Amino acid sequence: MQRLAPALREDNVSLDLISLIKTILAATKEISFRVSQAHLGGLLGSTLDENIQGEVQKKLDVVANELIKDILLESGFVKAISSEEEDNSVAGDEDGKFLVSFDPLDGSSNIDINSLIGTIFSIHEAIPGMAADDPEQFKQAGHKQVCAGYVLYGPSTMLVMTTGKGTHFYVLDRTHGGFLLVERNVQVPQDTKEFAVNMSNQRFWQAPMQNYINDLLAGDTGPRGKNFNMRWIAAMVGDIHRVLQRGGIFTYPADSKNPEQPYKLRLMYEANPMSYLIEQAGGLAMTSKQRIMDIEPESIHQRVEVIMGSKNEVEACLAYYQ
Ligand SMILES: O=P(O)(O)OC[C@H]1O[C@](O)(COP(=O)(O)O)[C@@H](O)[C@@H]1O
Ligand SMILES: [Mg+2]
Ligand SMILES: [Mg+2]
Repeated sequence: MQRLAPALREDNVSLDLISLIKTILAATKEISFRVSQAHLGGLLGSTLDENIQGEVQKKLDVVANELIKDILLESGFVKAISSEEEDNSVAGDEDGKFLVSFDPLDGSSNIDINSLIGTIFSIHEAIPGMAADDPEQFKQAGHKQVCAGYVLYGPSTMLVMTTGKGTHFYVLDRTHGGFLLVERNVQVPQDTKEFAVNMSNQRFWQAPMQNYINDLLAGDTGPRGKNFNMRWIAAMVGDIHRVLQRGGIFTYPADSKNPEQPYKLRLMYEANPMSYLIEQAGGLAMTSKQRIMDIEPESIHQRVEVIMGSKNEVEACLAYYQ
């Protein structure tokens, strides 16, 4: 099995970007270890703090954030970072070539139940002439990402990453301490019989999503003429990993639970990187109105509606909005 760096060189990834990716992965290897020892090391449970989004921070959210932030800011490769757990973007090296956005731990509610969690990251090129402490530089659409990926802390620690030459799977080999390529050019099946949505929000959705899901639930006696299965891991990394492996549609639609906040998932460090991975694997990643990666970001913690996965199923869902 091929090691990470040669696999990236085969995709003509620049040495600078390879170095940055290896830096991020060094932090995720440490997070993988801390996650495995969290119960023994007193790292389960919450801190007394909230992040800027009003969510209680788990101890592991904070530890993971510090590990990634410190290693990136010391690396010299990075001009600035933005993170779910940081109120504002944080300046790095003025000469740094890249901007990194990340969700240090996705699926935080799974931490204390020893269930799936992961780290999501998105890399853009820094804009020459803009200062490292200028938050405006993060306002770049998802189609300008040069790399996106996640590390899933599951039974195996897996890296799923794209640099624009397909989406590839790697597994952390603990015998030598590096990631090995296990599957190149993963393809999301175009059709599916599986959907992922938090059904407890059903009464708060808009009519098109209510109608779409009702038709899936009607199974082979309904207009879709086939039975659908449902899965919900409550960690986007886990749900998207399943979709990449065997197809499916994943959605976090608009809801009216809190009218101030119609969407849940964050554009910069959840929706955009996952969209890049899904599109590079032949899937579709949309809101009900447009391609996610074409959204021009307005702020680093912006939230967005998400409908992604198997191409034909995403199109079937979007038809309900027309
Ligand atoms: O609480 P719900 O509705 O199940 O939401 C689950 C969703 O929230 C998230 O956990 C949000 O991510 P964080 O854990 O990083 O805040 C997604 O990963 C997941 O898809
Ligand atoms: Mg998240
Ligand atoms: Mg998180």
